Amino acid sequence: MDEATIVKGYQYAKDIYGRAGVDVDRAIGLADRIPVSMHSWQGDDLIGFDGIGELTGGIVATGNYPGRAATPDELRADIDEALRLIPGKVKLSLHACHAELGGKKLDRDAYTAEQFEGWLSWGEERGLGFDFNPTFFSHPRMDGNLSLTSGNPGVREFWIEHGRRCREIGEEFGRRLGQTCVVNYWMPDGYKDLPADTKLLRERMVSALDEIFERPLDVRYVRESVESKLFGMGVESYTAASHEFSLGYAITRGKIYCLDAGHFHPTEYISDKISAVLQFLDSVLLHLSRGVRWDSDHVVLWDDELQRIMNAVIHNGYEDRVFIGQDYFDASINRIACWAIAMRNTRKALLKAALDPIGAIKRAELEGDFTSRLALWEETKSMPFSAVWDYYCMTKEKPVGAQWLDEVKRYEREVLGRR
Ligand SMILES: C[C@H](O)[C@H](O)[C@@H](O)C(=O)CO
Ligand SMILES: [Mn+2]
Repeated sequence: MDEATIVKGYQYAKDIYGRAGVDVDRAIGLADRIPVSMHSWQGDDLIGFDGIGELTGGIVATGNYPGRAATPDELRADIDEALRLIPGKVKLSLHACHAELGGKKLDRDAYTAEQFEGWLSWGEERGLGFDFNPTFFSHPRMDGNLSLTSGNPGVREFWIEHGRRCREIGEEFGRRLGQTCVVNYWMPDGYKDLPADTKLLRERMVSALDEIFERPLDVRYVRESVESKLFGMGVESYTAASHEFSLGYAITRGKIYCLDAGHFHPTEYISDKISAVLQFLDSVLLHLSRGVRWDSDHVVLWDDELQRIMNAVIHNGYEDRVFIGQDYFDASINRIACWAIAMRNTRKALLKAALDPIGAIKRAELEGDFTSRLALWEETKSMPFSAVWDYYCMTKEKPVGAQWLDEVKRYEREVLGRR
């Protein structure tokens, strides 16, 4: 599409939204400045560079699409390619298994920021902030699916030390990159079948987390979150860090709670949980994902739930209390396209929420006029959103419409196809 046509569309949209009392430029500014954290592990199927070379912990990346990033340099190059396609403020969420050991015999309980120096200097050059994740899986020191809750004191101590090291690494990321690093704790620990003792693992989990978080760190640079989960493959009956567990832990310890869109019963939505948990917590972390029948980590679509999540953030004015992250790993299609689709969708949903004439809809609700509330909600769907989106992408010098796909195909031919 040529520039003049895009500008014409934007002016038309500005007029229509203006009549509904919406300032389009303010909405663009708001949607553009909210950080969305893109996860490194979509690029390498979460295999990492330091573990046993396969994914454990009850999660799977299905598919065998060619071009998986198998080295840190390949992963960084693929992330760079994705960043060329995505408008708005982006952070990078790294997993501890993406450490670069440089031939050293170091285990996860001995990592420091030194093992992430390659990532840090790359991030500094790009002005990127980082988030971080300990890797409590895909490692010989796992006790089946148990890490922090293992009955073996040596195993438990190993993983506690890993957890400690990761928040220290996160603090260094925050200091060096000048943006707060959120370190997210997800542990697969649980049982395949019905537990006899439902409290033991949870007691061990509380005391292990308390040990990890014992030493105060600088909250300007690092914050920690605890993620909940209903079940995993091989831990279908019981997960120690369940919803109630992680929420309770976060509230009582002043931590962030991580809501993953794929970690609840399929009829349960995280969009409705945001304003509920923020009554009791200062912040939440979102893992945007898409479960299809189970926690399958499909690529995020611009569907009703994604839009409702962003409505909950923007319409409630929570943009500074919600950290937005991504969490899917699809190996069945081009991995860079996965990032581009989901990250662009996330930004679209933020922009759509910022453009909604929410003042009029809230007024109708306050007046008890629920007919108008529903009618006005529905009208937002046919307002000229896409003209504003195209204009926004153009001004950010990012591909407009499906142009990004041509670039992904070129990269596939010239780079991925040669791996
Ligand atoms: C790789 C992540 O740590 C992992 O996906 C976790 O966030 C999760 O959601 C596990 O189901
Ligand atoms: Mn997650």
